[in-house]
Amino acid sequence: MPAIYYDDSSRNDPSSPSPPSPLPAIPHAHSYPLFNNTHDRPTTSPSCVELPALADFGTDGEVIPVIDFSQLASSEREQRKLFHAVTEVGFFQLVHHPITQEMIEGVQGEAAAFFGQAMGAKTGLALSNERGHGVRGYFGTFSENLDQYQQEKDYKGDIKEGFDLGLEQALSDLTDPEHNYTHTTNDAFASLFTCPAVTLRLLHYVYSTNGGGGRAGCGDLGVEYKKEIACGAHTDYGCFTLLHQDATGGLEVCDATGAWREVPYIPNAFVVNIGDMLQMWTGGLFKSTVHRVVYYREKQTGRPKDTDRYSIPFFFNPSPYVPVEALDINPKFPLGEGASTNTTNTPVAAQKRTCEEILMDRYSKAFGTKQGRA
Ligand SMILES: O=C(O)CCC(=O)C(=O)O
Ligand SMILES: [Fe+2]
Repeated sequence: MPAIYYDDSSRNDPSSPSPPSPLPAIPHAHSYPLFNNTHDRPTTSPSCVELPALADFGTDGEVIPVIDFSQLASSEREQRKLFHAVTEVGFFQLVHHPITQEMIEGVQGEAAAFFGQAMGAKTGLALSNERGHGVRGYFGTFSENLDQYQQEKDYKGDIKEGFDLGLEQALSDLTDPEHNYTHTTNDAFASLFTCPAVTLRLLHYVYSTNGGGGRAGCGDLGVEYKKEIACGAHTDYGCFTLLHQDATGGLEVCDATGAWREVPYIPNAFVVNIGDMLQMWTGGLFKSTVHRVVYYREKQTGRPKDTDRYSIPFFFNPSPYVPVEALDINPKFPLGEGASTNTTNTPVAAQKRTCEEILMDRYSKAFGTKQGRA
């Protein structure tokens, strides 16, 4: 049974990059090269990247734009707002979409039932990688480390446990037919997004307290966890992500000034964000933005301290074997005129890799090296 371990050996390696400056000095995602990791962080910002002014961060007074799905086909205003969201903010919330609250609650219930099982039952379905199908299975607390920029000292990894349903080429074949939610989601979104591959993930942030002074603890696991960071600061790997967070909240986005901005919980809304692959593919036109999850603040949410958090991300991508290279569609930075969005002076177009290679590279970095996957 392939156990998943978090490998923190590189963090103790003196040759690793020196720790970054403390929060909130984290640079915006735009100032990082694409597909970077903690070991090849840039020392300079790419000159071709323009950071949005704070005033541009949102419309209608919203920090994170709220887009009305039901208006998108007919309203130019909504379309403009969406364009602003994907090119300037990298994040938006989608409301009035066809996924019902009942379906969302159904999946949350399934997630709670799955994660509520004895550990043995969960590790019996441990994560494995099947070529062409991505990663499927369970991973435990601290297995994934999304603290991509090493913002956190002595970080053990994210406190979430998760279940990946793998990368499916056929949208209609995502899960068991009984799982109405994913099928309806596919039908609803397939008409809007023609992505051939989607990965559904269930996440459970283990917030059961063990007297850690109001901070998250993992008493059940015998590990005291005193960090307020539940999922480290990172950018997403793929094209774009649709995520349902629950009322616990805690998702935050890094704005152009380096300040963390809350993505407020809107009942039934999906949070949508652009990933690095789409940023690269659009020659930097679409923005992939740094985000993280913080342990919820009781005062803000009014929820009891030890309420666990369930989130349901869908990761949308092209087919695994599709080669991904930058397209010359960014009027600000046409390719060939210093358009590279990385700092290595390698033209973006020369970074041609398949979707699967890009995703697996990032995946294995986030999970460390001891997971026994190819
Ligand atoms: O759980 C969340 O709200 C965010 C998770 C996330 O950012 C991710 O899995 O990439
Ligand atoms: Fe993410």
